[in-house]
Amino acid sequence: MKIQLLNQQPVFKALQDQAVKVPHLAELFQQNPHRAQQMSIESAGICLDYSKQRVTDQVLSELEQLFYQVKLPQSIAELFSGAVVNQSENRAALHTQLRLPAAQQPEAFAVIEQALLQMEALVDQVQQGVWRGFSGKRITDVVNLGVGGSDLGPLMVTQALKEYAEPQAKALKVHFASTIDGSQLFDLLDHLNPETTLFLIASKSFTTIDTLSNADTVRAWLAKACPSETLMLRCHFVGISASADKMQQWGIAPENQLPFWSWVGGRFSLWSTVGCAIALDLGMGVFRQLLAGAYAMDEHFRTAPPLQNIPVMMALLGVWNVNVLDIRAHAILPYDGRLKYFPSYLEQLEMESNGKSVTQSGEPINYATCPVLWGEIGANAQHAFYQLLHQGTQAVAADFILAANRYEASQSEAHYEALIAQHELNIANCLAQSRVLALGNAAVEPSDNPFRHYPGNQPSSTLLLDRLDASTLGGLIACYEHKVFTQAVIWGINPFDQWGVELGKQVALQLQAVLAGKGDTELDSSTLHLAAQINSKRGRV
Ligand SMILES: O=P(O)(O)OC[C@H]1O[C@H](O)[C@H](O)[C@@H](O)[C@@H]1O
Repeated sequence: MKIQLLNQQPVFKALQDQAVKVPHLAELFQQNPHRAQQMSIESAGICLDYSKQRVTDQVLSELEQLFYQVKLPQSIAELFSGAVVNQSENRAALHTQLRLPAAQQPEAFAVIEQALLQMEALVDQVQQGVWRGFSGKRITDVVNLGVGGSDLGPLMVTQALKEYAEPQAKALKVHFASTIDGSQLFDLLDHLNPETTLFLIASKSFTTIDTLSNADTVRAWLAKACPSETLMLRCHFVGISASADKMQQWGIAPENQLPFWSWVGGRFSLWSTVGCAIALDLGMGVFRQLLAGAYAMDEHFRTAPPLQNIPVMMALLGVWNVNVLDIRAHAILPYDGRLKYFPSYLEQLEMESNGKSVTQSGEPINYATCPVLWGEIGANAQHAFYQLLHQGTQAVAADFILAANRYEASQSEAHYEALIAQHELNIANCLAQSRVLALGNAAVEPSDNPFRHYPGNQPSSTLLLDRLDASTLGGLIACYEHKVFTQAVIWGINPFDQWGVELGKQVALQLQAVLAGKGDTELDSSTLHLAAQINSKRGRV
């Protein structure tokens, strides 16, 4: 199938013509005092305020036309229907099916609830102390071994929702180890007890060397303490994968295998049994609320008209920034310490999905796709990279993420009043920064001092949550997933494959052989020289 390119869409030229006509954000706000009321959308406890984006009514109407010209309604319907939307791998991408309430699941997807119930039973056994280590002691620590989509989602969610942990989950400590160099394990194994630690090996493919090398290290560590291999495998390892065969080969006991399916993309998998670490750390109830929050956003995405649709608007504004205003950098700025790992999660979701330069059907693209996306807790980043946002030469778009409510006043602890005051301070900083980015000096006063000149006109959106909880976090994640999909359709690319990461894996194998003195030496001189230097520094000439 020939994909129509974005710059061949009839409305694209009209959009480009608008670029020079849009006034500075300061002027846009002056022209229309109701801009913010008109440019905000609310659904499922999340409000998107996009009034600080450099758009006019004309631009919005053309972006709406673009939505229909690229046939997004059909694409969205296809995504939800299980059509093959990932053509290079000939697969559906049915992460939305995972959060459909059980009562609405068709028979063909009964496996989803079955897998969740299996996971729930396992979580229960561990949390209640029924599941025991090889010596009969109860499990105190769980380590999730995974990387990329098998790590970032659960890591981010557990960090974000710690305060909502159900009572039975509180006794358990959940850790994450992902790095191929074993650094995290090195620290963890130092203080963990092999008798009371359970390892989750999470890997969709169960072939990822990063995860399997961590699993092998742990296996060696446990084998030293545990008298029986069968006991060790039965009491200390759970496998989470779409490949039952590979789990079996590694030695995961059949009853310890949590399945998911090839039609769940790795970076969209936290809703599947990959969420086991979430359920262990926070409770199954919290995990189900996360699913429910995502489902509410799925419904909003599926049914709301484009200009009242939060993920669609985020996508259209992103395309406007990247392809018309030529803004190739996007900062994710949560004003909430609990969302520490949210930017890294989105780095994978957005850049691995849409960092592509060929269409779904393999033709080259001659326009920009995914911007460079990075981020940090906003208030901390103010003391780090905001200088560039305010006065650098690089145009940057930004998402500010903020929860209106934090630290419930009903809490009677003495320090809560002080914490509520801190939250107020945090809100003030968030609002101040998006205001200064948009308006520049016009936010306060003009200045002749070049060092105090703030040009402004850096576009941003603010995602305001009623409060950060399992439901709104589920919705927020789903929102970005759908934004990514919508943009992929507009750009004509496949957001569900990741061929770009394969070559590096292949070359790493070559390099392993070279380092061991076995490989052929037909390498570039830089790599060869580095390898020789490394071997020499390690006394392995
Ligand atoms: O879950 P796994 O199969 O172990 O994959 C883990 C990760 O590694 C791969 O290289 C991909 O780039 C990611 O999309 C994936 O999430």
